[in-house]
Amino acid sequence: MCFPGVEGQGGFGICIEGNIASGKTTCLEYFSKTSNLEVLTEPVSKWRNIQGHNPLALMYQDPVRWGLTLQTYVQLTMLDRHLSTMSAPVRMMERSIYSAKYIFVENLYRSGKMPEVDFAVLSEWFDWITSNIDIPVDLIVYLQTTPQTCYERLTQRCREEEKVIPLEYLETIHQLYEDWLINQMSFKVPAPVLVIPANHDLQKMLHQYEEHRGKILMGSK
Ligand SMILES: Nc1ncnc2c1ncn2[C@@H]1O[C@H](COP(=O)(O)OP(=O)(O)O)[C@@H](O)[C@H]1O
Ligand SMILES: O=c1ccn([C@H]2C[C@H](O)[C@@H](COP(=O)(O)O)O2)c(=O)[nH]1
Repeated sequence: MCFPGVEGQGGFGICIEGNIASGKTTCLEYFSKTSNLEVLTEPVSKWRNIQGHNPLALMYQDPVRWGLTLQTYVQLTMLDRHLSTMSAPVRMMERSIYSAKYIFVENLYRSGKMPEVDFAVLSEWFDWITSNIDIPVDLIVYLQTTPQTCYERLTQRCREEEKVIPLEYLETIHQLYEDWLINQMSFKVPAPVLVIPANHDLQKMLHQYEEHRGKILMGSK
């Protein structure tokens, strides 16, 4: 069984990856003004409110109890994003079903905050999805930051659920991203990776996005 995704629709799919508060949404906002390009942000509002419940907040309060709940829903909503019908020939989306598994589920498990049975259930779901469904990713853009920069931006953004996040959490997420996308020694990387240094101020970042516009969108031509 194989279901067609964006590739089946003849489109070009770009995933913007990076640590929490690295600037992914800001990057997407910038590119959203480009014609013939659609932007899909992470479905965070769904993770904060499913039928009146807030699995994101619950996970930060008690990851052992709620990690599986959140990550099951993240996996579903990311799959839904990947498979949704394209409204333009190029799609730029925030994160992916891959980073949900390789970064966030992996972190919960390795840190002892996800019971082995929960990890096994999520892993079997993930393996089934990725071997039976075509998840279309043509390019990964990695916004590479230091954990300290993300900590400052996260503090400034002040999302209620994330007030409990310490710098050490961002350091761990950072290392998982580096091992996956830079050192390429942890998990299979599903597409070529373009690394953009992202510690700079907003003006310099927008300048860099303009410089990289060709490289990012080139593959779509
Ligand atoms: N280059 C930058 N310099 C300073 N602040 C930034 C920069 N990019 C984004 N921000 C701010 O940092 C916070 C997190 O950015 P955001 O784009 O929401 O990150 P992400 O989507 O990766 O979590 C927001 O308050 C945003 O306005
Ligand atoms: O699989 C996932 C993906 C994201 N999260 C958390 C991390 C953040 O608190 C929010 C959204 O991330 P941003 O980087 O600000 O977009 O969701 C998670 O726990 N699991």
